[in-house]
Amino acid sequence: MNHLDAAVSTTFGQLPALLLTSPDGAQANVTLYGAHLISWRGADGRERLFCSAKSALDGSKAIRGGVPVIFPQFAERGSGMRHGFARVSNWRVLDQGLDEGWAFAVFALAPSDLAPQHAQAWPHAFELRLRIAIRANELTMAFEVRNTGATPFPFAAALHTYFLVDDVGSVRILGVEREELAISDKFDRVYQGVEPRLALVDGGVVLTLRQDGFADAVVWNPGLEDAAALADMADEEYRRFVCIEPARLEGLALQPGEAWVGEYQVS
Ligand SMILES: O=P(O)(O)OC[C@H]1O[C@@H](O)[C@H](O)[C@@H](O)[C@@H]1O
Repeated sequence: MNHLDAAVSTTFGQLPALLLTSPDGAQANVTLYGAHLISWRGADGRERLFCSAKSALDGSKAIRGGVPVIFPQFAERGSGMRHGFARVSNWRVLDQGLDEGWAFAVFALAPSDLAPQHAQAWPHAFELRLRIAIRANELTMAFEVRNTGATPFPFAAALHTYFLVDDVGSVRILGVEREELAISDKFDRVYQGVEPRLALVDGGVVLTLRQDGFADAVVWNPGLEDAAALADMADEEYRRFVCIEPARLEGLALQPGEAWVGEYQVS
């Protein structure tokens, strides 16, 4: 396998995407809209990410599933658009290829890439970079926020990961609470200052989630009632995923010339 096969242009729905394939057979599909990882299969062939059958896939609305990139605002914690503009903007591919058996790609977003209304609503000079790499049954993501301007700005960031599960009612999440966490219905909780290593247990499958730079985590599932109210989710689909999101909900403003990096690893 050569470097050219490691990252191939494709589409997902109507969206341009990049398909990453590592020499050992792991695969990931990332749309340029949102630099959104929408599918990740390990070398074992198993899909790890949920994507709703009713998700918009034409750039009219954020994708419901995969790993939405949340920036510069988390949910409605601010006066800007819900969960920020990064997930609804078209990113550029900066780099792609193979690195010691890892298939990788780096995506970038700067103010000149934004729709005018987003650039006007958040008038800061910044550059975002998201590096996604896969090998064997492992995924790494590194999210960098750089202040390229002359004034500081505050921001929030998260990788809003929708993990595909057999049945949300039987999963256990370790590391966010004192006891293991089980979810039976609607659940939406923010954990500030979490352990850097969490685990998702889904029957016999255990995923280890490591985060560095992201101090917080959010666990979310809409439950039956809220899922039914979401136009881009089928009523029963809430059973097939749980969101565990490495997040930076608060923090010091980013100074001119400085960068913040959040790393995330799933294996
Ligand atoms: O529907 P959205 O904008 O993708 O948000 C989904 C959920 O995202 C989670 O991160 C929030 O904690 C929830 O409150 C929110 O409902």
